[in-house]
Amino acid sequence: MTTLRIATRKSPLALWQSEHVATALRAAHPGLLVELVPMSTRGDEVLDRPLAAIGGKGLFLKELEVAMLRGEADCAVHSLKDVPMDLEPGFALPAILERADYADAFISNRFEDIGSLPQGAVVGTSSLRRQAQLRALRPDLQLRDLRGNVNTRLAKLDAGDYDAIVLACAGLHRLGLGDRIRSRLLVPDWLPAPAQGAIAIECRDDDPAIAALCAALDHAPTRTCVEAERAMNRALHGSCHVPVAGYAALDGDALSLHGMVGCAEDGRSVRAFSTGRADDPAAVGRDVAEGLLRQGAGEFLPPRD
Ligand SMILES: NCc1[nH]cc(CCC(=O)O)c1CC(=O)O
Repeated sequence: MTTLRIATRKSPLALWQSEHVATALRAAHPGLLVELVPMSTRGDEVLDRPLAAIGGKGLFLKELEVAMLRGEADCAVHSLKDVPMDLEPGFALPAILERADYADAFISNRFEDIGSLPQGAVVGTSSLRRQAQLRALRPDLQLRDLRGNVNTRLAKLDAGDYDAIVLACAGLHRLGLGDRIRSRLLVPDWLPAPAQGAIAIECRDDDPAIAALCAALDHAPTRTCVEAERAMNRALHGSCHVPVAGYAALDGDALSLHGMVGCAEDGRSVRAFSTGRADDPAAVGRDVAEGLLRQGAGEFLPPRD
């Protein structure tokens, strides 16, 4: 291979993340040439409906995977929280980079935090997980859909369409927009999406040379945590259609995981917490999923077929 080609979406955040991976790969492998192959995905093109309504898993992945199958790219960079629990056959995640800020951000031009919003304030988010948590805290709020890339969403806030919006801190920091964060929404009161803040590299599972190059960027503690979060989500059959939240943390050999499943319509939710060993994150994830299901999470999950 002469040049490692990274397939990427074209949003400013996706390009930043892919550039970040390219820089890290060049640093890890002096002499390696790395270039980006920007492309558009269905998740980027359909902007008039909430993602949960478009359907299909991996809305942001498909076109990038096709490029890898056709040999037009060697790997792809994703926000891990947008990657389905089960990858398409033939693909692997050889690297999960160190997690950045895991938290969601409360953003407003007039108010400091959720508690300061006036009665009936309008908050923008299309995420069922964020809607469920907002409803639980403040049943009076009016929740409105908000799609588009990070800059588009901030522009809609600034245009006065919303009193506040919720976005991931990680994306804002990466785009140099950290000063827009009015407050961070923190565990255990507020939970992020499973794997929020973590970047993953995807490649074909039949090319060990490429996988080995990418694996130099893997961050083992982050992988352990997101494996627990994703194992919980998998056990719940979670996707962007379901308000599932989770956050795992490591303390030496001890791995802890908070999980939540809720209802975006009325804010009801169940929560579970468990700890286990860092060498078996999937067991901790399944344990929390079982705790959630015992408390009735099934009511909030779509019917299984
Ligand atoms: N769903 C879109 C998406 N996917 C990843 C991020 C932010 C970066 C990250 O969480 O790693 C965002 C934007 C947001 O939720 O505000």
